[in-house]
This record gives sequence, C-alpha cells and structure tokens, in this order.
Amino acid sequence: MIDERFGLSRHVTLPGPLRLDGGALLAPVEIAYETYGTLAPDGGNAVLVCHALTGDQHVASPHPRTGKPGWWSRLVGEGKPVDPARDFIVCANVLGSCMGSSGPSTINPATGHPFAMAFPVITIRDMVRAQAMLLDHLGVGVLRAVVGGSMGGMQALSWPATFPDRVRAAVVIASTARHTAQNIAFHEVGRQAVMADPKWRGGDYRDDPPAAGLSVARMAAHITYLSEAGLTEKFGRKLQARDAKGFGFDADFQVESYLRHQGLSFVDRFDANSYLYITRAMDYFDLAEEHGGLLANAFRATAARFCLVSFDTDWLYPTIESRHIVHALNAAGRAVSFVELSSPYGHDAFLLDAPEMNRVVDGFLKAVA
Ligand SMILES: CC(=O)SCCNC(=O)CCNC(=O)[C@H](O)C(C)(C)COP(=O)(O)OP(=O)(O)OC[C@H]1O[C@@H](n2cnc3c(N)ncnc32)[C@H](O)[C@@H]1OP(=O)(O)O
Ligand SMILES: N[C@@H](CCO)C(=O)O
Repeated sequence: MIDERFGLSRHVTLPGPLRLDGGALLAPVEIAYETYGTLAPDGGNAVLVCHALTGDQHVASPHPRTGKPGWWSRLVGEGKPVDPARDFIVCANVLGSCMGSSGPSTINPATGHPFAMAFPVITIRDMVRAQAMLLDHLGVGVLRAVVGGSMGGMQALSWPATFPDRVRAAVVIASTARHTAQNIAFHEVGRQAVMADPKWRGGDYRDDPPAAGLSVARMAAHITYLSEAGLTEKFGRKLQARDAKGFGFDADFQVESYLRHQGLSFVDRFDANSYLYITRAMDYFDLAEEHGGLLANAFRATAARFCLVSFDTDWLYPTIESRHIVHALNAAGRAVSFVELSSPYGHDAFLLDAPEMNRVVDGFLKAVA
C-alpha cells in the first residue's frame, strides 16, 4: 500500500520494452514521479496529473532545487480541487524530458554515453503509454481522472483515446487536439535557434550546452505563452534606468530584460535536446489523424466524461481549438462540460491564480467522484 500524504520524488526503472509510435523499442524505461495521498483499497481514487512542455513531476511539492512551490500547487494539494485527502495523485515526468525520466540525456546502455540525438523520436501517445506502465507498477487500474494543461491537456485527451477503459474522466485545460501550422512554425524557430548554436554539436554537447540558442528558443516561445494585453499591462514601453550612453542595443526596454531573464533562467533548468524532442512530439500530435482522420473516432470507444477549459486571451491554443474538441465529443456521444474563462494572461493563465478555473475543475471532479 502506498501511503504518502505529501509529495516525494521517486524514480523507477521499468524493464519495458515500450514500443514507440516511431517503431523503436525503448528498454529500460526510466520514470521519475511523485505521488500524494493514498490509493483506496478498491483502487478507484487515482488521479493522474500531466505536465506541460517544460514541467516536471513536482506538481504540488516544493521544487527540490529551487524551493519554489509545485507548479500547480494552486490546483493540487490539501483543500484544493485535486486533493490528496480524497485522491491518490500521480504526476510523472514525461518521456523525452530531463527531470529523471528516459530522454536524450539518459545514458544509453549500449554506449555508456547520453543518447543525445540517438534517442528515438517520441509522441504524446508514447508519453501516455509510459504513464500507463507506471500506473501498472503502482497497482492503479482505472483512473478516476486525468488532468492536464497545455501539453498536459494533450495527454489528458490522448488517455481515453489510447486506453478507453482505463479512465473515467478527463480535464483538458488550455489545450488542443492537434498542432496547427502556426504552432509548428513557432517550435521550428526555437529548434533552429538551438541547432544553429555552434555549441549544439549535433546534440553531443555534454557539459557545455547550447545555452545561447536554447535561451533564444525560450524567449520566442515565452511570447506565445503571454498576451499582448498582459505584456502591455506589465511592461508597456517602459524603459530601464538608462546610463549616460542612452540609445543602444542593451536591453533598454523592460520587456527585453524580462525576456532575456526568462531565456537565461530556462537554460539553468532545461536540457536543449529534450526541448527538441518534446516540441517535436507536440508538433506530431494530431488526435484525429491517429483515428482515421475524424476526431470523433478518438472518443467513440470510451465512456469517459470530459471537462474542457480555455482562456479568451490564449492565442497559442485559442478557444476555437477547444470548441473543435467539444464538437467531436458531441458527435461521439460523450458527456462534456466546456467553459471559456476570461483572463488577461494568455496561454500561461492556467499556471497562475485562476479561481474560476479551480471552481470549474472542483465542481467537475466532485460530480464524477
Ligand atoms: C506547465 C508545467 O507543467 S510547469 C512549467 C511551467 N513553468 C514555466 O513555464 C516557468 C516559466 N514561466 C513563467 O514564469 C510563467 O510566466 C508563469 C506563468 C509560470 C509565471 O508567471 P508570473 O508569476 O507572472 O511570473 P513572470 O512571468 O512575471 O516572471 C517573473 C520573473 O521575471 C522576472 N522579471 C520581471 N520583470 C523583469 C524585468 N523587467 N527584467 C528582468 N526580469 C524581470 C522576475 O524577477 C521573476 O524572476 P524569477 O522567476 O527568477 O523570480
Ligand atoms: N509555460 C509552460 C506551458 C507551455 O505550453 C511550459 O513551459 O511548460
């Protein structure tokens, strides 16, 4: 019996093999994860929380290195909508990432060196299959719910499509069922920034990463997580305190130094090759294409209930993408709740204080209890 009221970083090596969508077999499969709460004797209270592109398993406990609160501690924790007093909560670092699960920085048993670009290309569905292997290991059969935002929402959609009998409810926030040309275009700019950095060296950078390229990639991506109104409210055209030199190409505008800060701090916490692999997995995501070209087909085999939330200023995954999913769920005869929330903060609103989002998720999860 697993009995952890509070988050505890763990790591498991599963023998596998895991057959990936690209055809490769991954073995062993390393998974870093945290659990909170107690698995009920009937196993019926498990909730899987899925993280976004650069997230990790520390969803509700302080990050072990920075001490910052868990990235979704506003939604997950004692007295929150996902509550360890009621739920057995699992959050795992996704396949391809760099926080302890198998990815390009994992040591390749065949060479004794990091896989780097020899790591197989992965998909969102591969991430979900790895999570299913972890749940098997933890003795979890059917999930009470799977919950995720952004790329976490893609996993939450992929779960009932991939394992129709293993999930009773899915909460999909600020997400999409496919990457659009614009989404792919922004990711490609970031990947090219990484690959154009001479330090990238085809991925074999070891202890001297392509920091400049990764930082620029994050700066470009971060703009897509915000909104014009949010940036205007926070920075407008405000300048830094100028020195005697006046005009020039230092970070004169505050928004510039903010973006540079976001880029530099990202390099401290994320691996460049993982960035390539995970953005690629998101670009390949097209749930309709995986199901004969019709999104409704993805949901026909499941009896899961769905809750979708979008934000009106999210131009990365705008509300129209959520509506597209709602129409497909309706066509498949699935029960779905959908709400568009108002926020000035763009896509990343799901990570910020969002009382309305909490109320919606709380009400939905209580209804499917
Ligand atoms: C989704 C998952 O699964 S987890 C992964 C999610 N985490 C991330 O994406 C981390 C990076 N993203 C962010 O910080 C996102 O904006 C959010 C939504 C998570 C946080 O938003 P906010 O709390 O509004 O933080 P904000 O965007 O204002 O950034 C604050 C930082 O910018 C710095 N900053 C603010 N203004 C400036 C400026 N003019 N010049 C330089 N730095 C500045 C602050 O000092 C602060 O630095 P710190 O994070 O090192 O303490
Ligand atoms: N800002 C979040 C969401 C991006 O989709 C992240 O970096 O993971």
